[in-house]
Amino acid sequence: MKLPIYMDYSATTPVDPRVAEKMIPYLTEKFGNPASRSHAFGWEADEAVEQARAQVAALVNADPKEIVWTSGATESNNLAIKGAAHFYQGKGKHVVTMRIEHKAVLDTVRELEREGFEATYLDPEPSGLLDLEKFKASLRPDTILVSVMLVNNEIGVIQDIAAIGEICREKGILFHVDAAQATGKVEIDLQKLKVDLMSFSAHKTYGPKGIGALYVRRKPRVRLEAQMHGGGHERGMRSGTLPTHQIVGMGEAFRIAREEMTQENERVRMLRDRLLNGLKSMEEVHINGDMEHRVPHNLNLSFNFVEGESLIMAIKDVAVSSGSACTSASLEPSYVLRALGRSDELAHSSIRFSVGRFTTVEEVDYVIALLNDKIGKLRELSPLWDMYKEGIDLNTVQWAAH
Ligand SMILES: Cc1ncc(COP(=O)(O)O)c(C=O)c1O
Ligand code: FES
Repeated sequence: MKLPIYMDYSATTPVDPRVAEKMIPYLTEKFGNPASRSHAFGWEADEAVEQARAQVAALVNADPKEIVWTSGATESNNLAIKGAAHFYQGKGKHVVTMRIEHKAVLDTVRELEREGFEATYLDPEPSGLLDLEKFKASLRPDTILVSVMLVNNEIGVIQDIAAIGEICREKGILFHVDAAQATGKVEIDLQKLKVDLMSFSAHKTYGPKGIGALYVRRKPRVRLEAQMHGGGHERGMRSGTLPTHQIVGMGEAFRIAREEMTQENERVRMLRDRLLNGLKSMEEVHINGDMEHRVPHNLNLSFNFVEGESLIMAIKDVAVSSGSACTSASLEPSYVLRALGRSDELAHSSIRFSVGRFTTVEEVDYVIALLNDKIGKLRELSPLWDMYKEGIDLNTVQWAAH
């Protein structure tokens, strides 16, 4: 077994070798510009782009004409939210989203607020799920757009997009869904779902980084104000020469996802559950987020009485993500875990494990043994752990001011 072990598939995935192989000819001999309509080099590239568009559309049961290429889910979220808000601002200026959205949604909505829009940020239930009654109550006559993610990147919780979509459609409100973490893990049927805009990224689903797509519904038709101006590519919605090799990679990655999703999810769930069982036998291990409505590859745990920073250092041969502030650019512990009502202490001691296509049972067992050992040792050094073991109620202890 090779170290370090990768268990951070929600951050990004390796490019599947089958995907890389499909991309290479478009970096070498098939280098044409898909917008060149007058010669064979252009036609060849255009054909590859359209095949990939059909592959992406097929995974989510959409029409290929509804797929717009972007540089990733960040750009898709920007285009969807700003593009729709700007186009439809004559109808109203209110936007609804959730506090646990990815920054690419939250910061875009904040930007709209700076422009004069109003926004409501809904808190999830402690499970991470959106309460539909609270959601309905947040809608106003001037609400023009709702943005709720399908799968949360930190806790893997799956929102009830079908129900939210019904409510939005009934009220004539546009519905955007960030599905960056969902492709290849959750069935998505855009013929059935009442979703108007949906963001995708290739690199979370074994495709290359720097390529994504936005689904823009045609029936009923959704319009967007372009955020990138230029040659009028992608039906005027997103100008810029298309990166053929990246697009081909995303198409192949999504084709594989469609074909292998069912079996892969079964295998990955088995690995995740094995990991959970091996870790939850320790005391004071808390699961963050609902386990039932959750993608099969994600596990987010808080190890009480262990400082996140020390734990990450102690398991540095294992690549995972931490909810502690010291491992991120921000100074706050995970805002997602805080929104679930977790204390700062538990948010600090949280770790996101995400397994995937190339994870092995051997790796899972190694991580279980390593964590049991390291957490035991770290707790031995913790005076709080001693007090807890002695049965002292820590809430009654008078702490020195500092
Ligand atoms: C839920 C979610 N939305 C958006 C993004 C951003 O995607 P991209 O890296 O393609 O810009 C990510 C990736 O971190 C994500 O997890
Ligand atoms: S563990 Fe380092 S900031 Fe919380």
